[in-house]
Amino acid sequence: MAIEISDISKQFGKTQVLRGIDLSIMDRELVALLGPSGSGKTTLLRIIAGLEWPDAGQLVVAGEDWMQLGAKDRRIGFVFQSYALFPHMTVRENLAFGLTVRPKAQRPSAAQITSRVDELLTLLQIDTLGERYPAQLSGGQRQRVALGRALAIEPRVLLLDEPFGALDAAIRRDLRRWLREVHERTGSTTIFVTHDQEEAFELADRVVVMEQGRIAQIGTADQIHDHPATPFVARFMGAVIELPVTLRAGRAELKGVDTSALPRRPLGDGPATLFLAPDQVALEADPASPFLVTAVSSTGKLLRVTLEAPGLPVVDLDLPRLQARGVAVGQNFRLRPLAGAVFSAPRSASPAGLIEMTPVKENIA
Ligand SMILES: Nc1ncnc2c1ncn2[C@@H]1O[C@H](COP(=O)(O)OP(=O)(O)OP(=O)(O)O)[C@@H](O)[C@H]1O
Repeated sequence: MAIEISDISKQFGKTQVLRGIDLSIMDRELVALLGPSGSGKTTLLRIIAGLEWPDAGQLVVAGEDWMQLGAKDRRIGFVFQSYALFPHMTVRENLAFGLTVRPKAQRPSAAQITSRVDELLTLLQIDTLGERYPAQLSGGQRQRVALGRALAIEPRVLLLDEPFGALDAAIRRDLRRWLREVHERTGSTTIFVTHDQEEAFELADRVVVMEQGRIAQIGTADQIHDHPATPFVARFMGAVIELPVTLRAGRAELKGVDTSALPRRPLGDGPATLFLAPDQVALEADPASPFLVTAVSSTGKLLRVTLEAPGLPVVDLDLPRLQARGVAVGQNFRLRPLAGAVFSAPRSASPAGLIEMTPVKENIA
């Protein structure tokens, strides 16, 4: 089912939670809504589900106006972070529930329901757990059942709100892979909410990055990672080091920073900000560089190297141990970014020292 969302806005009291969301999702696509807490992800999902109504905007699914349809007529599978299983029902009964409560005319026969539940138990790889109660399941197993319950009704659209949020990292990874397979086998159009980048990029065909009720960027993992559309997206993707640079002939220039590994971009000359991720910068010994190592500490796998240069923000890098060999406090190093983004920056320092920037389309990857 293709989903067309146009100009959807939503306000709760005085808080504008969604500000004109436009989003087209293709039939059978798997899309992640990614963004910080409070950016409006869940609200958008609930509007698609019919659990919330927008103040303005359109929602058309497979050519049908869903603003005219109540939640129960939308045939949606919804999975929440909290498993929401019925505790007094077995796994089988939980899976069958959505079918047994259908109006008589649409209800499959008992035999059909049994066979559908059998199918789901196999698909979910929980064949042996059918007679157990939710309390007798692990978190990962419960979440599979919750997903199975959502899939039982053969939903036209599957919506998941932080479905693996409460599980530990290893189980999350397993379930992700498994969800991707389930998605491909069932062919449903799927939207899931997460604030975990890795989860979004690993699972989704396209990721929608949300910021304060707006879409900041839509794209594949590579597009968003390599070409963040705004400073917000760059920061959100982990490029938390911000250095004031001067753009000349498409190249960011700053004493002590060698940007030759970054491609030139067709940006106008002038002041700009270079955004770098702490693990995307190499160090080269250079006594003439203003960047002085002031601290080195271990974070386990990586070494955290702190550098300071007069008049610049403190730079914390995370280097693989091997790469950081020979890096010691009191030495000067040149920064050599391997990736980064640049945004032209007509800077006007606010009293808090924040920098206001006008995002430009092009940036360095
Ligand atoms: N029913 C409600 N009444 C009032 N305010 C609400 C309601 N639901 C959500 N909000 C507010 O709307 C904003 C967006 O909430 P939403 O849950 O959509 O964000 P989110 O991006 O999903 O965040 P999170 O990752 O924390 O779940 C928040 O400021 C929240 O407090």
